[in-house]
Formats: sequence, C-alpha cells, structure tokens
Amino acid sequence: MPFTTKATISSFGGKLYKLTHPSKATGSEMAVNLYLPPQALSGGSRKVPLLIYLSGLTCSPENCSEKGFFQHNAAKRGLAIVYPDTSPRGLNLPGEKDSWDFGEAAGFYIDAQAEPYAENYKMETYITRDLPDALFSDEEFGKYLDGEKKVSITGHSMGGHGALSLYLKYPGKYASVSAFAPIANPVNCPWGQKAFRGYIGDGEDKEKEWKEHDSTELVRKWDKGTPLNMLIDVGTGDNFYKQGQLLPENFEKAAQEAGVSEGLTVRYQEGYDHSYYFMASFADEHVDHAAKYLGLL
Ligand SMILES: N[C@@H](CCC(=O)N[C@@H](CSC=O)C(=O)NCC(=O)O)C(=O)O
Repeated sequence: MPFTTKATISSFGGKLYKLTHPSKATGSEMAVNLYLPPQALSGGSRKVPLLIYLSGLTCSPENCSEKGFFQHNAAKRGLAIVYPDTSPRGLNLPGEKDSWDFGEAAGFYIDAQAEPYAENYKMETYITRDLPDALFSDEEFGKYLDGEKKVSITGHSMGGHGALSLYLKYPGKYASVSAFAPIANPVNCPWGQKAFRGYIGDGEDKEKEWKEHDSTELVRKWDKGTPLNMLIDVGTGDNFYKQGQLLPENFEKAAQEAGVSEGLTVRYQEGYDHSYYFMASFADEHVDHAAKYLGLL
C-alpha cells in the first residue's frame, strides 16, 4: 500500500517527507517521516542505505526530524533516515491517553498481548516488518533505498530501549545499533515495569516473559563470537538517569559478565541532560557509527 505524502521539506540538501501509510500490524494509519539525502535525489540517483531512528516517550516523528540534527551528517554520508511514530494513534482505547508514559506515544516497541492493546499495539512487528517492507517495496521511495543492504538502528530513551532490544532479539538483521540515554534494563525501572505490566500482563509467568524484551537480559544471550557493533551515550546530568529509569551500568555489567562486550562502547557525557540538546551534540557521531557498518566510511 502506498504512502501518502503530507509535506516535503528541504533539509541539508536532501528532502524530509512527512508521510502516512497503513500498517497491518497496528491496524491503523501510521505517521512516519523519511529523510532522503542529496546522494539519492537529483544528480545523485544512487540507492542509499537506511537508518531507523526510534523516538522516546511522548514523541511523534517530528521531534527528532526537527531538532535531532541527524540530517546534518546523513546528508554528508549518503544515508536515509526513517523516523517512525511511537504508537498507533486515534484508536480511542480505554485508558490509552491517561498518562504520558504509557499508551498513546508510548508503545515501547513490543507487541502487546494484554487487553485492550493486543490488537493494535504491535510496534515490534510494525518496526521490524511492516515499515521496512513498505519502504523498500514502495514505487516511489523504493527507487532511492538500498534494500540489498542491512539497515542500522538507533533511538533515544524508550526508543533506545527499542533499538537495543530489537537489535539483540534479531541477530544479523541490523548492521549496527546505537542509543542515546536508553531505558537499558526496563524490568527494573518504573517506566519499563509500567509498560510491560500494561502490554504483556503481570503475575509470575508474565514477569518472566518481560525479560524477553529487556536488553540487559537479552545481551546475556548474545553470541560470544559476534562483536556487538553498539554505541551508547548517556548524559551524567540526565534527571531520568539519576532517578534510575535508564540503568546503563546494569547493561554494561551484563555484557561484561556474559563475555560479549567486544564492540560495545558506553560513554558517559559529562553534564549532558536527557534532551535533544544532548542528542544534537552527538548525532553526527551516531550517524558515523551507522555509516561505518553500512559501508559508507
Ligand atoms: N512529559 C514528561 C517528559 C517527557 C520526555 O522527556 N520525553 C522525552 C523522552 S523520555 C523517554 O522515552 C522526549 O524525547 N521528549 C520530547 C522532546 O522533544 O523533548 C515530563 O513531563 O517529565
């Protein structure tokens, strides 16, 4: 099914497309922004690889495309970026809009099993299947995107959890992963527990299942012979980090204990907070991280 283009905006010599498209997984129309760098467009006509950026709680595709500054270096390296939404919208499910850290704009990049979310909150399937399939097969955008190459994945906060956990759940699917201030051990923090309780369910068996979506648990199972190709930045002035919502040290420790920390870089950036000022400061480096593994550097 084709994309509907709502707006086309020039950015760093390329174009940002504000789009919507239907998703089978969510049973709804999904908003998504796509950045095509100049190399893919007129005069370039080269197929470019794709980086997926997963946003945090409360975000839409707009936040990062407006103020993350990823397009700056993507335009130099010849990399397309897709900015998906953070949940289905407009469903009016009971309780969906009661809080900012659960429900609408807080889909957590997992497939919900609990009611009333089980039918539509299938964000894992949307990100791993519906969205890439739609982009690479699209008559218009498919011309510019290199579907032969793997894609890379990155994200912020809840989206950092999404990027790390999908990378670890689907070994070999993504060329590399990076994350800003990821919720790295969701089973042990209030945001993650609220999401997993609401989307997966509670009780002993369900809580065991939560671990299948937790990056700190998943990294323990990573193949020892395969480098992680993973970059994580966390700001030491981040209030959510100080409140124990992110827990990157637990992730690092688990990777070290499992003997899989080859290719893992975790940086604690002095004084930076949780905001897009932090991300914009290091966005060029995260784009370079992806560009390296996508063969652009
Ligand atoms: N409304 C909340 C703050 C919400 C917030 O900070 N969201 C972050 C992501 S947090 C983890 O996933 C974000 O990216 N916000 C969008 C932005 O443009 O900054 C509160 O009141 O504390």
